[in-house]
Order: sequence, then structure tokens, then C-alpha cells
Amino acid sequence: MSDDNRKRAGSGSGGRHGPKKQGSGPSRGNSSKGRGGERGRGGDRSHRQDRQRGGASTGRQPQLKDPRAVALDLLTSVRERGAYANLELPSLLRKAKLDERDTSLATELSYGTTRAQGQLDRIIAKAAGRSPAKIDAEALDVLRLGAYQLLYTRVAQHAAVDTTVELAKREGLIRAAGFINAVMHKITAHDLAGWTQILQQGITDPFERMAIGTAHPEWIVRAFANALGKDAAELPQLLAADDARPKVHLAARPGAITAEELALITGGDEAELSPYAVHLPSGSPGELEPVKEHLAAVQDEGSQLVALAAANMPLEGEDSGRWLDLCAGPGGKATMLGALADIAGAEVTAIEVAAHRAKLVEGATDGLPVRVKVADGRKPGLEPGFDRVLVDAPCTGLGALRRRPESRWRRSPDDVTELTALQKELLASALELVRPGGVVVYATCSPHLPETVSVVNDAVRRHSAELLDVREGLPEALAGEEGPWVQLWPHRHGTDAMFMCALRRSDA
Ligand SMILES: C[S@@+](CC[C@H](N)C(=O)[O-])C[C@H]1O[C@@H](n2cnc3c(N)ncnc32)[C@H](O)[C@@H]1O
Repeated sequence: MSDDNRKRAGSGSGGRHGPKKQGSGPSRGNSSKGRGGERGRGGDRSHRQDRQRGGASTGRQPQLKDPRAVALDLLTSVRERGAYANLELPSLLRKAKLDERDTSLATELSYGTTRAQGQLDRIIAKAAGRSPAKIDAEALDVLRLGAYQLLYTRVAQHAAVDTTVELAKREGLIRAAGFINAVMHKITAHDLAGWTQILQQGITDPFERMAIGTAHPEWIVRAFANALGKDAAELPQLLAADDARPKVHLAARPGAITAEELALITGGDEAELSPYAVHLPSGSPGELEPVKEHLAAVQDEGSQLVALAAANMPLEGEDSGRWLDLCAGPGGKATMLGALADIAGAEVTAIEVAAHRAKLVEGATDGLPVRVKVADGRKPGLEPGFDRVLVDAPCTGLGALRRRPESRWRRSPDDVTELTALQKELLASALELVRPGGVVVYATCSPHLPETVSVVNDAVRRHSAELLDVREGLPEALAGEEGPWVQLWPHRHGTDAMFMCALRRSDA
């Protein structure tokens, strides 16, 4: 957030959805009034007055009917409130009551623009002749949406330009509308391939070129290349997989329904890796009866495999049935683990530091032998001696970019240092809480080596933990993986890029 934006956010204007302030003019429909002026040089009073006059004269209807306005609201929520696109969009769509065609256009524009944001910004910067940081944040969102339509969709050029300028006006960005119109016209000069060539001019570093060519930040391209290691030739397929529309993965609840039955009811396909997974090409899984009845849940197949490894890794000695999930929110793996514990006559203690996420775990695991506690996993205040401990660590989420469109531009290398410190502490805590002969499964939905192999090697070195072969707890279909840890990949396995490994205390 720029200083100017921060000031605005702190000024109580509340953004487009913010509460109406007395004297700030009419709200929603007209709610962009009082939100401040253009960032930087353009942030003057006349601009704001223009916007107020413009907003009032256009008399924008409070009801959202336009898919582009819905997409713009989504971009605003992601930018201003740090919302997750896949969690935010469904409620925006519900409120907008769009027909089916407009719903799919709003969805495409929302996810597509969010996913391509950094690339669109590079192009907008060239076309505008100024850095995106110097463009008013709201005008920039409108431009991103317009540029996405021009470069990534089959929306006709004139329609993309006209609707974008119109949208800017309806949002009260009256003065910026001229600027937006000019930039949009400049962007029409080339297609995406042409702009990519322009952006790559003079750049020889292959990773930098690839980052531009695939709309990824460069640091992520390098992180993926390092994680692929000797298979780095697969990098283009991996990067392409981040843009592919992921299938819906369902998990049949063990003991409640089989994958075969779930596939029959939903019309999906049984998957190849997890014996509980069913794939659907698309759809609204929340509407499915088995999901409503808690017989199945939406869960990436890779996440199912992590829970399976935690439940099935061989132990030394008897399993006394004390299982622990140290980072449980929102409860996907705790649910799978709880259902498997139910079958095994075990009980899961689920720890989550964030109270609101712990509530989600409680809801998801209702009826299962799962006890939820709000606590810091580094010092949860539990009696040690657990047979099985799962550490599904907070991470950058670089392995789930296809499902979290905003992640690739929101995350930065600075996040990694803080996260790896936490990951190491959580793993150390797990090794203290597990009994001798018990098993700790450490997992991340990131393939980034500092969060995966480095954290594990650190535990082996500093806590003399013993590294086990995690394939021993996984279905036969994964026997061909190298081990001792398993790194899944979207382009190879069709899952998120989950990393998982298993450890034992050295005093066993
Ligand atoms: C990757 S998510 C876990 C996903 C979860 N296992 C699932 O399958 O639904 C990591 C979780 O760890 C939680 N967390 C972060 N720091 C923590 C800490 N110090 N102790 C316990 N939980 C923590 C986060 O709030 C987040 O809910």
C-alpha cells in the first residue's frame, strides 16, 4: 500500500464498501465519493470534486448487475482488505444476482485479472509511461480489468475500451477516465505476444524472460526451478499449470462413503492417488448433497495424501490413539485425520492459533473424535507422548497458486524468512510432543526449498531427528516417487505442490 493509500484507508473512508461518512456524499452506487483523489501528482482537490460531481450526475444504481463491476469489487477487496479471491467472489456473485453468462464472465475477469496482475502492471507501465505506483489505485484496478480483457480474452477491442472507460465514470473516476481511455488505446497497439516481446527486449536471463512470458514474479520462477532441481526442464509445464483451471477435488469421508459411491452420486471420476479422492471438472461443490451432509468435503488430493501419511506411517510400538494436528485451521486435514482416527479408535487433538480458524475446525470436524484447542503450536501446553503429530505448517502457499490467484503477486521473498523461522519452531515443538517411536509428518503447500528440505534438514541436524521414508504411509500409487520425502506437482500429479516428509525422535 502506498503512503497515500494508507492515509486513505486510515481516513475512515472505508474504500468502496466503506461506511458512509457524514457529509461525504451519497454512498454505494455513489460510494466512491469521499474516497480521496488521484495518487501522487493527481491527488488534488479538483479531482475529488470532479469525482463527486461525476458520481452524482451518473446516478449509479446501488444494485450490481454488471459483471465488470463485480470483478472490480473483487479487485478492490483483494487490494484493500487483503481478501482471498476464491473466498470473496462467491459472496459478491450471490449479491449481484447475475445470470449464468454474466456470472462466468465476472468469474473469468476476477480470477484472470488477479492472476495476471503483475504482468498487466508491466504493460500498463509501458503504455502509461509511468510506474503503476504513480497511478491512482482505483484507476489502476479499472485499467487492469480493461487490459486483461484486451490481452487475455476475446472481448472485442472497442467493447473492452468503451466498457472500461464507462466503468471508470460510473465509479466516479471522472478525471481519470481520459487517462484510462488513452492508456487503453495504447495497449490496443499490440496483442499479448507483442507486449511480451517488448517487455523481454534486452533481457537475456532465462528466468527473467520466463517470468515475463508466464506472468509470474521472477523470484517464484527461480524458487520453482530450484525445487525442481534435476527436473528443471519441466519448469514451463509447472508455470503453465498455475494458470490452468483446477479441477474440483472432493474427499470422501473415510468410513462414511467410498470414493466409488461419491463418484457415482456426483458424476465425478475416482482419482488415482488418494483412495478417497473424486475429481469433478468444475461446478459449485458446496451445492452437492454429499458435501452438504458432511459425507464429503472439498479438498485437494495432495492434502488428502498428507493426512493419510500422518494416519498410516508405521510406528514403533502400539498406537495408543493419541494423535495431534498442530496447525489445524481451517480443518481440511483434521477432518480427514478425524475420520481415520474414528476408524482406528484414536482421538485427534487439533491446535490452531487463530480463534476464528479454530471455530472452522470445530465446524468441519463436528461428530468426529477431534478436540479443538486454541493455542500456539510452539507452546500448546499439552502433555507430550503423542503417537502421531501432523505439522501442516503455515507457508508461502506457492504450491497452490492455481487455486489462489492473488498469491503470486501478494507474497514476497521477505515472507520466507519469517515463515521458515516459525516452521522450524513448530517442527521442534512437534518433535518434543511426539513419543519415542512415534511419527511426525511435516507438510507445506509450497515446494520452496527453504520451507521444505531446509526446515527438515535443520530438524535432523539440531534435534537429531531421524528422517523416515514417507512413502511407507502413502498409497501404492506413490511408490515410484523418489523418497524419503515426497514433493507433489500440479503438472505431474494434478495436485497442489504439496511437500511431505516423516520424522522420528532420535531417542526412540
Ligand atoms: C497451512 S494452514 C493449515 C491447513 C490445515 N491443516 C487444513 O488442512 O485445513 C496453517 C495454519 O496454521 C495456523 N498457525 C499459524 N501459526 C501457528 C502457530 N504458531 N500455532 C498453531 N497454528 C498456527 C494458521 O493460522 C493456519 O490456520
